Amino acid sequence: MSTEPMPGSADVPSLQELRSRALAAAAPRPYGADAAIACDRVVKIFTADRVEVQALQGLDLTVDRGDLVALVGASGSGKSTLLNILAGLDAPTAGSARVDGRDLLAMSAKERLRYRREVVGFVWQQTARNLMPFLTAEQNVALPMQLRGERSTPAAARRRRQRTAELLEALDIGELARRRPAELSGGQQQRVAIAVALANEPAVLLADEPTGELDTDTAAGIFDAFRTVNRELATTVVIVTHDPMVAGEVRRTVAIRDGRTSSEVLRRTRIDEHGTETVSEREYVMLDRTGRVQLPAAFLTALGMQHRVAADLATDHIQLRPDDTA
Ligand SMILES: Nc1ncnc2c1ncn2[C@@H]1O[C@H](COP(=O)(O)OP(=O)(O)OP(=O)(O)O)[C@@H](O)[C@H]1O
Repeated sequence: MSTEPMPGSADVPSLQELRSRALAAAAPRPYGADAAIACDRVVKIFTADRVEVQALQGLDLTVDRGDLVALVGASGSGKSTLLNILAGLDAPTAGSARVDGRDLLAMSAKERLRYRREVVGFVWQQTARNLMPFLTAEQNVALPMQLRGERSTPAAARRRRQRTAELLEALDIGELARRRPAELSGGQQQRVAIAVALANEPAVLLADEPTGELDTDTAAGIFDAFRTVNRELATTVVIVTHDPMVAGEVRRTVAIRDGRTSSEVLRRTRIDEHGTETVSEREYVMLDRTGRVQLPAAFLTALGMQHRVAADLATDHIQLRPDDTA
């Protein structure tokens, strides 16, 4: 007698189940489905005094989970607009933006609030804006966990105290736990702000000019803190900055120009067999999903390229030359 289970029994999926599994596997996955951040042709239009400003003009950006990325660009290029969208503080006019798999265009007001509390952490430039002045450092860090709506059981309170202590320790300010913001330096306040932003274990930590109000040495310490958080807590970190020092501090620097990502610099560290470390840097221009690239202005000026260029396909590269019919 056969011991094979019958089709449709508990061990063997039915034909219907097999069909829906196959359909699910074959279904197109949303763009950047596995990425921490996936922006696809994001547009943001502001209207002020009946004048429209296109702050983002079809911006593409993918950030992998666990990455540490700096966003740079001239004033007015759209960096803060992008960060506000990623933070769930503002909604895009068009395009698609996903953070940790959540569609930022499709969230209700309630989901958006929850998203801001649980999925993203935010550090602002103004040190005072990040913290409640009348609470101590540890009370500030515990606050987002309390607001999350957890029941106030002794076990929950213990967990909160433990996470607060771990975060303050990881950020090197364990001994300052009982101080209020006014009793802390600007750099120490930003460290507390990072701990606050991380309290609910966000998938992504966003920071807008977090060192803008700090001197160079203190700023270097804060970048170190972001690196530590990225490395030890595996948090994805995106920092908007004007600070030229940052490019030398992070693996990936993305430049935004006129509301679009225009180029990026990747840094790689290699250690040879003698233990000698070398850092190589390469600049890339962005290629969008329709095949458009934005060439660096300096390259175009150097070769006097305007309006159109001659493009030829070689075996392993594409050649672009000035228009020779002009
Ligand atoms: N709420 C708003 N209403 C109208 N226009 C706005 C608004 N916010 C930003 N803009 C405009 O959108 C464009 C992009 O601004 P954004 O603040 O994103 O630039 P940025 O790169 O962050 O600049 P900065 O480095 O100076 O902070 C600018 O032209 C700005 O004037």
